[in-house]
Amino acid sequence: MTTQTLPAQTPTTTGVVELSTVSRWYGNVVAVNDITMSLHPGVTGLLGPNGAGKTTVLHMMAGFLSPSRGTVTIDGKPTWRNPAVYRDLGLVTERESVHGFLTARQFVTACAKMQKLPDPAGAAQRALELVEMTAAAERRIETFSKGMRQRTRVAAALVHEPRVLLLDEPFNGMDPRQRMHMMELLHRLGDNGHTILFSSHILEEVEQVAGLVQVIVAGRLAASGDYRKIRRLMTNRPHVFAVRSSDDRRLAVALIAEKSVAGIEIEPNGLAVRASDYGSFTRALPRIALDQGIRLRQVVPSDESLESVFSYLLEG
Ligand SMILES: Nc1ncnc2c1ncn2[C@@H]1O[C@H](COP(=O)(O)OP(=O)(O)OP(=O)(O)O)[C@@H](O)[C@H]1O
Repeated sequence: MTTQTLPAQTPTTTGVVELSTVSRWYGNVVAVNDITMSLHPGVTGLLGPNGAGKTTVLHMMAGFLSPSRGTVTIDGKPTWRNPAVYRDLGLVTERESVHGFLTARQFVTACAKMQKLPDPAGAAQRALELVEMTAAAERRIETFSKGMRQRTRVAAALVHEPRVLLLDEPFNGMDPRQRMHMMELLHRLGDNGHTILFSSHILEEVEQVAGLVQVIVAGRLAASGDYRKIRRLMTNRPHVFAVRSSDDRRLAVALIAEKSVAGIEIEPNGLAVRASDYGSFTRALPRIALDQGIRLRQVVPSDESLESVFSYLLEG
């Protein structure tokens, strides 16, 4: 298995966060396999399907988990069992574990006290301002929308003004408006010089926020670089389309001559067409059908799931 590592856009200088040949296993399960990556100020997306190892990577960065092999450092200092480093990072976990009866201000202030900050109330106020939650700060968290709860959790993670912010699937369960709001917030923090890493299994989500993307699949770094290059890697690749038409057999015969078609199978419910190039095939198909007087009823890429895209990236 080879990894398609794209020429990263990041400078070659040492990153704020560095993973060097990091692996992590749980018993027989290898969750993270020999990952080396650098994070720099700005927003980076950690993209991967479920179970890829994203949470494990974030938890090792945050010092919650020890690497089984390799090192995870922030500014050159190992994160594992290093409380001094925790002052410089904030983690927003995937699962919520916040008492709903607290107001946003009480919760963020409690976090400031836990960090032993000299002025917890002032720090909470600044963090709530940053995430634009001051207007609702006296309301109980259980009355909030998902987006408001997430922003409150971000405020809590930022209350001690860390330079590094890690977020595990921060957009999960949000509606489009809440998602937009969270994206603006991450953009703003990135522009302010924070080093931000957020995980997601949705490419569209990642490319709207992050300039750089690290793709992990089955515990390995499958690709890294500018999101446009990642997208190109994903689209300029073989695709299988499920095609139904008014005359599948005749369409199959006509498609055999098309150079972007690598293979066709006639199935009970239509054709499975393997196209060597997504763009050329989707342009050629309507033309061929029209020439043949065949009506297209359905054209669906049947392997659009991220899993298949990722396995392609890993096949190299
Ligand atoms: N405590 C654990 N014990 C055993 N296996 C674990 C443990 N935590 C994670 N794993 C396994 O390690 C692999 C990576 O899990 P991880 O949670 O890091 O992935 P993920 O990309 O965050 O996925 P998801 O988005 O589904 O949480 C998975 O196969 C998972 O089942």
